Amino acid sequence: MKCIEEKMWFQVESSGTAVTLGKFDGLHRGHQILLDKIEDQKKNGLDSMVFTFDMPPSTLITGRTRQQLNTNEERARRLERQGLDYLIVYPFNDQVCHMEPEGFVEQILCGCCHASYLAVGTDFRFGYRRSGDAELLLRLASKYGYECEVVEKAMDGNRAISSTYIREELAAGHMEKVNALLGYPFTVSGRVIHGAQLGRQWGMPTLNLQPDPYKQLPPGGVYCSCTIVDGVVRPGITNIGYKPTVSDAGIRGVESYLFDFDGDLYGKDVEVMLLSHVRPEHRFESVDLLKKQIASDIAFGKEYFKKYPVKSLQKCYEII
Ligand SMILES: Cc1cc2nc3c(=O)[nH]c(=O)nc-3n(C[C@H](O)[C@H](O)[C@H](O)COP(=O)(O)O)c2cc1C
Ligand SMILES: Nc1ncnc2c1ncn2[C@@H]1O[C@H](COP(=O)(O)OP(=O)(O)O)[C@@H](O)[C@H]1O
Repeated sequence: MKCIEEKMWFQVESSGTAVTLGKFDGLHRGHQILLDKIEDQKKNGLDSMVFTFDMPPSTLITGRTRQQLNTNEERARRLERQGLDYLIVYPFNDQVCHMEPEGFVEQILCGCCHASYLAVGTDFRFGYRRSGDAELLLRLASKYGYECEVVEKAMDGNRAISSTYIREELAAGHMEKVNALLGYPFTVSGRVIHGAQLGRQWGMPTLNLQPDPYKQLPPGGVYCSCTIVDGVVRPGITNIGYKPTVSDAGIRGVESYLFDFDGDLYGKDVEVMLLSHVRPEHRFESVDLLKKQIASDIAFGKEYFKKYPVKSLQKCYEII
């Protein structure tokens, strides 16, 4: 996958691209329909392209930074695994904000990206004051020589699947719902760092991650999880939180104990998939009580994986 970031003017090598545009936060089941459309255009000799901005447009306009379902790195990794040819992360500056919609189509989509095919959702907006929409893209198609498809939203019952909907479910800790809406397990990625080295002394070593500050996490607590280490999906149990029983540092971390695994993971990049909420994090009166509770969490987790074997998740990782 070629990634073109932060450049206002460029020329892709491809002579024709199939482009979908948007923020793609979460790369959920609705986004997947658009991605399938552009991948499908490979049969017509086009290269697939996702065109996105380097930050949520709402950030520049409102000055607020909202946490995201996936970090830009996570989004790029998933798109690359799906076989995308081009990822454009376009700068979202004042000049771009003030661009008239037709200028954007002519100069950027056609001029820089060589778009021959566009797929967008029904509510897609672009250009100055969001004045460009799907209808305009359809109207300009023959003038600029591209084909345009406007795709209906994927639904969950009578609610459209959206990043906002998934963020709400994530904030409530409904991992089964989140994962059903995403179409794959919600994943936190990061590099394994050193903790206080208490876990090993307790016979339960735990890998620690410091998640990206812009990554939205579910509520603190214990989750059945699978962790991808060197391409292998390993079942385990994860705590998200501050470890209030043993620490007053006030740093929120993600920490996983992998079942039936032994090995040195420090410095490795891993991905923790959160599958099911078990309980909230507590401050225990003693370390002994915490250890007893963790032993019972581990037993619960092992039972969970008897019901939901990891095999299906390995498959899911491979298609991510
Ligand atoms: C399944 C699981 C549940 C946990 N639950 C809690 C908890 O409720 N409260 C808490 O203070 N720490 C909790 N922890 C964090 C432990 O305090 C932590 O694993 C231990 O201090 C070892 O940390 P270390 O990796 O820094 O050595 C939990 C950890 C795991 C793996
Ligand atoms: N089953 C396992 N689950 C998680 N980490 C493991 C496991 N076996 C070995 N490890 C290794 O042990 C480290 C955790 O040991 P621990 O004593 O909890 O130290 P720390 O506090 O630095 O995380 C992990 O970072 C990893 O390298």
